[in-house]
Formats: sequence, C-alpha cells, structure tokens
Amino acid sequence: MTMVSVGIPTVRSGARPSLDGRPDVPQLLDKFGRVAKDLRVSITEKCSLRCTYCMPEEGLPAIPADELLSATEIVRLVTIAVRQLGVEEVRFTGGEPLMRRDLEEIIAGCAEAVPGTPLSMTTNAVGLQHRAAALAKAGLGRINVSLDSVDRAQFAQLTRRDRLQSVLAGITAARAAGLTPIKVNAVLMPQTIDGAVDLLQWCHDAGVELRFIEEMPLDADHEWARDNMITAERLLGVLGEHFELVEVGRDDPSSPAEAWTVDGGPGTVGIIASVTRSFCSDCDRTRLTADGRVRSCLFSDQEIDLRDSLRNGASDDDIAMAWRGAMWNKWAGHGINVDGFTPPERSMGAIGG
Ligand SMILES: Nc1nc2c(ncn2[C@@H]2O[C@H](COP(=O)(O)OP(=O)(O)OP(=O)(O)O)[C@@H](O)[C@H]2O)c(=O)[nH]1
Ligand SMILES: C[S@@+](CC[C@H](N)C(=O)[O-])C[C@H]1O[C@@H](n2cnc3c(N)ncnc32)[C@H](O)[C@@H]1O
Ligand code: SF4
Ligand code: SF4
Repeated sequence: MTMVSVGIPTVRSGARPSLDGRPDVPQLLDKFGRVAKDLRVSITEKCSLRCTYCMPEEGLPAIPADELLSATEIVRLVTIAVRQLGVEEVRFTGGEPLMRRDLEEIIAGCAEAVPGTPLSMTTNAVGLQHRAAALAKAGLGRINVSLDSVDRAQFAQLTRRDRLQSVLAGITAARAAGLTPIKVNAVLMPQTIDGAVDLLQWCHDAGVELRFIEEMPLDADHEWARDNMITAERLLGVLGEHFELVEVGRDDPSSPAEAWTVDGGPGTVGIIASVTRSFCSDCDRTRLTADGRVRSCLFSDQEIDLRDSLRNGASDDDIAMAWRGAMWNKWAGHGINVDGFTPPERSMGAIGG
C-alpha cells in the first residue's frame, strides 16, 4: 500500500516551549551551542512539478487561503528574525515560491524592512523567465535551481511534468537578471544516476555550480529506502570515471555542501550528503512553514505556531521569545541513522526544503 502523508505535526499554539537553562541572549541558541542565523521561509505548499522524492502525484492538500501567512505577515516575521534574533540571511522556498503571485511583493517588503540582509530563493525555475527581472528589481539577490536531469524524458519521468525547457529558460533569464551566483540542486535517484555526468557537464558549460543531494526520507509517499539511495560514495565513483575530482571540503562549516574541484578547477561540484555525512552538528537553520510555524529541524514534528500569535495581537518581543524557545528545544540531529527512526509527518514540500 502506498501511504501519502502530508502531516499535521504536534503544534503548540499559545503554549510557550520551556526556556529552562537558556542563557539570556537574543540569538536563536540551542542546547547544543548552535546558533541559527539562516532563516528559510516556506511561502506555499503548491508546486508546478511533482518530483517523486518530494510530492505525491496529486500534489499536497491545499492550505486554505486564510491559514497561509500573508505578505505582510511574512515581512513582519522576517523583520523580527533579523532585528531581534540575529538572523543574517533569508531564503524563500516552498513548495514552489513562484506559485505565489505576490512573491515580488514579499521580496520587496523584506528588502525594504531589512536592507542589507541577503535574500535568496530555492526554486524549480518553471516560469521564472517571465519574472526574473522583476524579482531582481524587488531585491532578490540570488537563486538555487532544482534540476535533476538535462535529459527531457528523464526530467519528465522524475518530475511527472514535461517542463525541462521552461526550467532552462528560467536559468538563462535569471543569469541575465543578475540573480547570481546560480547553484543547481539535483537529488539523484537510481533512474537518473546515468544522467549525472551529462548534468555536470551541462552545468560546467553553463557556468553554474552543481550540487548533488542524497535523498532524505522526506518524500510524501514514504517510499524512501536506504538501499535505493544514491550515496555520496557511489556518486563519486560514477563521476570519478569521467572527471578528475579533488576534495576541497566546505567553505563554511554550516553549509550542507562539500565541494570537489572538477578537472583541476576552478569549477567545482558539490555533494550534500545529509544522510551518510550528516552536518547536523554545525546546523545554523531555522524554518518558518507557509502556515506560520517555527520548525527547528527538518525532521522535528514539534512546531510552534507564530501565526495565531501574530493574529491575536502578540508583540514583536513575545513572538521573538516564542521563536527562541522553539530553537532552544531543537534536537541534536535528524536521527535517520538511529534504530527506530521514523520520518516526520510533513514531507519536504510541506516543510520548505
Ligand atoms: N539535512 C538538511 N538538508 C538540508 C537543509 N537545508 C537544505 N538541505 C538540503 O540541501 C539542499 C540544498 O538546499 P538549498 O536550498 O539550495 O540551500 P543551501 O545549500 O543552504 O544554499 P546555499 O547557501 O546557496 O549554499 C536541499 O535541497 C536539501 O536537500 C537542512 O537544514 N538540513
Ligand atoms: C522542497 S524544494 C522547494 C523549492 C523548489 N520547489 C525547488 O524544488 O527548488 C527544496 C529542495 O528540497 C529538495 N528535496 C525535496 N525532497 C527531497 C528529499 N526527499 N531529499 C532531499 N532533498 C529533497 C529539492 O531537491 C529542492 O532542492
Ligand atoms: S522538490 Fe520542489 S519542485 Fe520538486 S515537487 Fe518538491 S517542491 Fe516541487
Ligand atoms: S536535519 Fe535538522 S539538525 Fe540536521 S542539518 Fe537539517 S535542520 Fe539541521
């Protein structure tokens, strides 16, 4: 039986998470000494694609319009995060952020409210060709694009949509609009491993940085299986037959991607080995879901609802303190490699990758 989970995790609304033992500092500190400075804001659960490792075929159930954070609410939360909680960069994600018609308004509002804070977006780039210039004008700095294969049939099979040309046009338009540097993310699956060499060659020729990602157990269909996963080790073996790769590691310890130079550089390829070379001990992320909940970790089902607090008249200080509490109680890591691991209720598209 195929299970589809979209998830209603444990939500604490109004109740304050425990702050016991927390030093009185403004930042988003956790009990393991990590400080979250990288905010990832999901703005929708909707998507123009249906990647098999992420979404169910029919898409995620729609979040009712009145449960979604509005542009104004997003701007207020981003402002609190930057001004009161020490957040240094903000990324918009989803679902697919381009599905929101008010994306330009959200970006412009944030750019005005927190000038100087880097704003980026992770996107599938479908339809981006028509909006790249306006997004850059609104204040978006750069984008990362999901592109798993440059083979039209493979792309269509994996995403369940025949939209490769639109993605490629989106990348071209983003470059022209100055949304750079552009990084390409590819989740490798058994059916696309054969295309990995072509994809790396394509990215190299296009002047964009490619990062391969190990599939995590965050697919809505709950079909992830460790034996099916293309590990960093296996991928390096495949790429190593065609390119000379030299490991250079991470430029920033909190970055998910480790880099290898390709054929002597300067071009590099990255690998985000979340499962086999976990980077949780250096995690610097905090997340907001599209319905306004703080999520301290991709894999934690405990969420703190800020949307109701906002709508019930909470002050910025109250919201900041609830956010600090959510992060103080963050887990050590994802636990995928621990016996008894169970995936979270929400899938990647519903959390915000
Ligand atoms: N385990 C884990 N994986 C993550 C996390 N954030 C992102 N990823 C994975 O990393 C991939 C790439 O994420 P991006 O949205 O491009 O962000 P990034 O790599 O931090 O972006 P850059 O700052 O541009 O390097 C995602 O598709 C996820 O698979 C995280 O907090 N935990
Ligand atoms: C959920 S998507 C949202 C943004 C946008 N729709 C996109 O695809 O870039 C964000 C990232 O999550 C990644 N992702 C989705 N499901 C994943 C999984 N099961 N394991 C690892 N990464 C996953 C995607 O490849 C993408 O880079
Ligand atoms: S990975 Fe991104 S593009 Fe693919 S289904 Fe998930 S949200 Fe959509
Ligand atoms: S799995 Fe959780 S703790 Fe690990 S890097 Fe991702 S968000 Fe951070």
